[in-house]
Amino acid sequence: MLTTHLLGFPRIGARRELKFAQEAFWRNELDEAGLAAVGRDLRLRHWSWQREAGLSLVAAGDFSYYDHVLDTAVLLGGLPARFGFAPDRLDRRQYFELARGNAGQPALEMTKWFDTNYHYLKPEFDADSRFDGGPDWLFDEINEALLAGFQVKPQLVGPLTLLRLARVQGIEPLALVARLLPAYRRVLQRLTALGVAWVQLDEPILGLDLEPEWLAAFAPVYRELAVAGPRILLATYFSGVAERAALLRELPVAAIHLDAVRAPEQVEPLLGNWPLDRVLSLGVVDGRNIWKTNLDTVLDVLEPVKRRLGQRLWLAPSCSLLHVPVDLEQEDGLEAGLRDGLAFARQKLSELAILARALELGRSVSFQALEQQRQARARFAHLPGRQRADVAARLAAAPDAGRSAPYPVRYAAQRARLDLPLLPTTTIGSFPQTTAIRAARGAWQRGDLAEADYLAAMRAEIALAVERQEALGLDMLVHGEAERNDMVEYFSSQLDGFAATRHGWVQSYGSRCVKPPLIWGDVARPQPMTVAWSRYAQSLTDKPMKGMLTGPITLVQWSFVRDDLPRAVVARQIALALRDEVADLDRAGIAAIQIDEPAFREGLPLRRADWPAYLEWAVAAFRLASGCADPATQIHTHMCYSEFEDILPAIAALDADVITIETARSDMTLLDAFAEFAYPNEIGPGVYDIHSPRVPDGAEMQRLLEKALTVIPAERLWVNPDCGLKTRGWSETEAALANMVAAAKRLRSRLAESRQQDKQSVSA
Ligand SMILES: CN1c2c(nc(N)[nH]c2=O)NC[C@@H]1CNc1ccc(C(=O)N[C@@H](CCC(=O)N[C@@H](CCC(=O)N[C@@H](CCC(=O)O)C(=O)O)C(=O)O)C(=O)O)cc1
Ligand SMILES: N[C@@H](CCS)C(=O)O
Ligand SMILES: [Zn+2]
Repeated sequence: MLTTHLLGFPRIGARRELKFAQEAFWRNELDEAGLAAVGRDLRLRHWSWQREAGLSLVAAGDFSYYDHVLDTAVLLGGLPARFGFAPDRLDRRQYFELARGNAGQPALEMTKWFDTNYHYLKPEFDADSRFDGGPDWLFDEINEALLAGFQVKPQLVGPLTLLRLARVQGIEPLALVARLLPAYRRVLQRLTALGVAWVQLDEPILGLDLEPEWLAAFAPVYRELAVAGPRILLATYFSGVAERAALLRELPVAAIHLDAVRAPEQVEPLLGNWPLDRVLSLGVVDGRNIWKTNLDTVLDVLEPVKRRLGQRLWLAPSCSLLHVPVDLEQEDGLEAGLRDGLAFARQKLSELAILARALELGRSVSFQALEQQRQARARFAHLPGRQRADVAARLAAAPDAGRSAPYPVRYAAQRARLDLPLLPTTTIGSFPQTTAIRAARGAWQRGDLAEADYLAAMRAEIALAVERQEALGLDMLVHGEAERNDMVEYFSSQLDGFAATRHGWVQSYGSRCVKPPLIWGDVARPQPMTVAWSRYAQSLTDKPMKGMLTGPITLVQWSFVRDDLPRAVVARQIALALRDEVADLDRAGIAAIQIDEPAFREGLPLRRADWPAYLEWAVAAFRLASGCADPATQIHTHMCYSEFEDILPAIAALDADVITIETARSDMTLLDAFAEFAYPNEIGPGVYDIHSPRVPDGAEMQRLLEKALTVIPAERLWVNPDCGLKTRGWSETEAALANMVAAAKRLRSRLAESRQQDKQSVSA
């Protein structure tokens, strides 16, 4: 039978067992043995599922107690010296300190894994980095699999991807190759000694725009690695590598994996000259989405490839299944027609098995399985609500224009309406999502708390948040988002065309998970979503209350999006629904409305050549959502993960009146780019990092603001944290915001004084 395998399985567990074990361990309620037992159970369960589905090889090294990029660095012994840990004697608590920081050291920086909503930890390397080996955790896991009778294919982040993703200081990253390679070789030799036949090295950077020196590094690196160890499967994913055909041919690896879902067009050109001794692993089942595979179409592609390659064709999902929920079996709340369209990680394993059997023995032998899949997909395709004439008609008639007045006119109207001081202070939207809030929501969802009581509890939380903000002296308030489980899921539960799962959790980072909604049908807003909450919050204060919406790009990016329509069209449908909400908030007298777009940057395609098309529709969607606001209504947007120096023209084209961005961790350096580009509207650069419980002092924030004032005129500068405060506790939140408000006030009076002096010297 054809070889079937996978590039990784979700590690959190179908019921987030890993999350609960991690958090219990961090609270000292579970010991190391208890945590290890949960990990072992999860691995054995996932390996059993892979074997039951008929996969030839099961994945190892995909499990992680926090992050797999950190794990590869740890395995090699490449730890930052600042922690003072001995790599080969690293224990589990120290491992978590690398990931989460400790009293003396901040954590490794966390950043987005390519264009996904998964965050990895950036290894830190420098001129003194040594890679003399770390703990034996991976080898122990392999032994565990072998003892349980599984044929295992371990996986590691490949050396060039590891270097490219790391923070490397004081030395050219590629200069570290010579030190890294012996470490990788030692690992490969140990795998051989364990009897491992295949190892997977992930090199997804091959699908990025790479400088010539990085491309040139691949052949020598893999020549060195091919000699000593198991056969290497080099895995690429998330984008195509066809233009690197010559380089790939040269690599002395035994197998290459291609993502045939994201980049199906690469298969034919690469196949043209495929070396006779090499395996081609084709990723034909989508690892980034949850729709059932169209097996007929995939077989049409695979049959000729199988005729050419025979057993040298392997089948796999397109990338690791880390990005999809674990098991559809436990979703008992979904309507039948929708369920018919879905395959989660476990179901994707079965799809691979059907494909392999149909390829090997012919479609007629697999007739029943193929027919079942066909019928289920057809039922889903014809579900009422998939195509709506009213949505299509509205979309066709949608305006293209943005706001009705240019920014300078709006600026004057908004200042007159809002009566804000210079350097106005605000926050990004969420306040602590306390255990009490989540428990109340849990009880309401289980039917243990009446809806009226749940709503009253949330209103009380909002009143508390307003009271605390007034006491702190903030200038523009927020309602705190207590009523929202998640900024995406909350809107999805109120929009037609979206569906929520009950257990469809996907790891976002560490123990934090999200439940991405499914966008399965045409999107429309049946009724206002946030207006009552905003109106209530505004009724509690004389200060302006920001309305709070999640933007169209973020709703698309953090959901599982239907694959029968371009994302641009789905984003436009969502934008129209949000436009109605903006209009309703405007009518309700809400004077400022924030439309969050934290995923705007993440949505950028991996290759620069594809950027303009994305930016065009993404900007248009935001302008469609926000454009109907009255000129005197202030539109805010917020973006964290702010590596957007390259896309400032697009950010300016959004034409939000105010943008709040994450800048504290980078010491405001991003603002130089805003200044250089002469960004025209108002900016709130984050003055403190919300990712840690540490309370920054006022002087630190004042210094950052002074730095900001050197490039942004005071009239256009806002004062706010980097991002929302939902993961923080109230005590640290209040302390940090008090310092922030005090810093803003000090600077405000200093500015007023110096302006007074300037006036006096002019009149003298
Ligand atoms: C801003 N970020 C977000 C991203 N993606 C999103 N979709 N949303 C985001 O906010 N991406 C980038 C960043 C950083 N990422 C995250 C991701 C996740 C969290 C986080 O805190 N997640 C929570 C789960 C949040 C949630 O949905 N809560 C629900 C359900 C809570 C729950 O677990 N309930 C229990 C029952 C509780 C009880 O009965 O007592 C249960 O279902 O078993 C809610 O509030 O209702 C997490 O815990 O992982 C943060 C940043
Ligand atoms: N309004 C959201 C934005 C997060 S990116 C919040 O404050 O949590
Ligand atoms: Zn944010």
